[in-house]
Amino acid sequence: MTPQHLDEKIEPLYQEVLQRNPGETEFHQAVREVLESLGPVLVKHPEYTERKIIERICEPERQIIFRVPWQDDKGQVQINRGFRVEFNSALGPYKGGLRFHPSVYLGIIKFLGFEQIFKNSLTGMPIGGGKGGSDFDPKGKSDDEIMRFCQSFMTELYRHLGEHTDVPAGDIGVGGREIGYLFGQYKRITNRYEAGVLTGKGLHYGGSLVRTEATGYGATYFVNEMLKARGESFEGKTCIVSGSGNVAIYTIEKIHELGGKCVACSDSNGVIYHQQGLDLELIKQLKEVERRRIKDYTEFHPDAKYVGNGNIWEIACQVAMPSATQNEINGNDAKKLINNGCMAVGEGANMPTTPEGIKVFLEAGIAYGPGKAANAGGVATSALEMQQNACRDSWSFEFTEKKLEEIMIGIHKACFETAEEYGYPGNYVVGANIAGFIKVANAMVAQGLI
Ligand SMILES: NC(=O)c1ccc[n+]([C@@H]2O[C@H](COP(=O)([O-])OP(=O)(O)OC[C@H]3O[C@@H](n4cnc5c(N)ncnc54)[C@H](O)[C@@H]3O)[C@@H](O)[C@H]2O)c1
Repeated sequence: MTPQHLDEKIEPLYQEVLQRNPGETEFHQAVREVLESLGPVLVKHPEYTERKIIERICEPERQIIFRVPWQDDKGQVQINRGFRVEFNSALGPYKGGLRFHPSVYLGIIKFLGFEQIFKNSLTGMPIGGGKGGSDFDPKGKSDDEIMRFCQSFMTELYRHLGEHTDVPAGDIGVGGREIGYLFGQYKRITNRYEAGVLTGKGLHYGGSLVRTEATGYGATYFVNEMLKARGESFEGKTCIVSGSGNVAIYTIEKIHELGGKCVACSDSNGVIYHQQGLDLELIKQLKEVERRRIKDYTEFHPDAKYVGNGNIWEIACQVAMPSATQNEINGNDAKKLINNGCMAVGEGANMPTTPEGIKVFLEAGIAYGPGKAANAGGVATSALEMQQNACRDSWSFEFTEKKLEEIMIGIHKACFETAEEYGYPGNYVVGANIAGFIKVANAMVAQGLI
């Protein structure tokens, strides 16, 4: 069902990636996962080998690392590190989010930027791949501190951005508030109201309806398509969603709309289990408005159970949608999910399943939708935001959501059909990697040796 090994022509290329990027384990993992799918592509396309497309695609076009000094509320000077990796612009301006989290280092940004190339290609929109962020920890910071940090971050980054050059968005730790501060500083420095330079903006200054919901809604549409392909639906299914941030919240919302029942979610401290179904309005209030911990859910629902440092994947479900962070499902977690009757996994988060976990899912033959396909609805809607900014228009919620749904159905179709064409029916990993890669590779061949 799956290659899970490197073709003999590709193995030396992977070894070179390891040597050239020492210590960047997440980047190695993301590269290996794509390269494992590409053996049969090189057989059909010898021009990719001649033009060294794989070697070029694994080397970012540009990597920017910078100092971000800022002052906290006590007047103390703080220093963080900022990153922007402009990975590949074959299909359009670099596009990808900014992550603010203490775990951020170059290897995390490069894994995210690398995946973004293929994800953006799958959307069918004209966007290249990039990613950025900082090791800044927004947890516990005041609004003023967040603003000062964002202003300092943008004071360096602005020179590398532009609506036709590089267009960042949000990711972990970067939501509407941060995008607002970043946009304000960009506008101030450049003296340009260039709405298309950032996406995820507020609705009153150039944002798009559905962008907030897009990644979660899109991931749920993708799982719905995988279920349909097996004659199934969300109706009556018990689901679990890890995380309780932007992606998790709107995944839960769409699951409920499609007739599923979501019984568990989490944050980095612990897990909430609520057998009768999660109270989403409460989660929105706790997380989006009051920025509290998920533990507080039990204050309002004493019949729910909170487990500090718990493992959400031990809870029985038919559909699991990891929506927190990378490598949150290991091989053992995957086995537990399968043994408890899980039939579909859709990744809202980026690379949430370890290679061992992926192997378990593929060998069990369940519907497994990898992040670069399943969570592409967020960046696709960012591209819709750019379209609206370019023609100074704003579309209705219904119109934009319809477009998102069509894009997700299209991504599912491309992955499904490509997997079949290359002899791995039902394997969305192979389908996503090959379909995403070929478009970028063809554009790189056409654009010459740059
Ligand atoms: N926001 C988007 O549009 C978008 C698009 C595609 C993919 N993603 C991916 O989705 C995932 C979630 O992003 P988000 O935008 O919802 O971020 P967010 O900051 O809104 O929420 C992140 C959630 O994950 C939890 N979390 C973070 N680190 C954790 C850890 N180490 N252990 C356990 N829980 C942890 C947090 O507590 C929070 O509930 C990330 O992998 C991100 O790259 C986001």
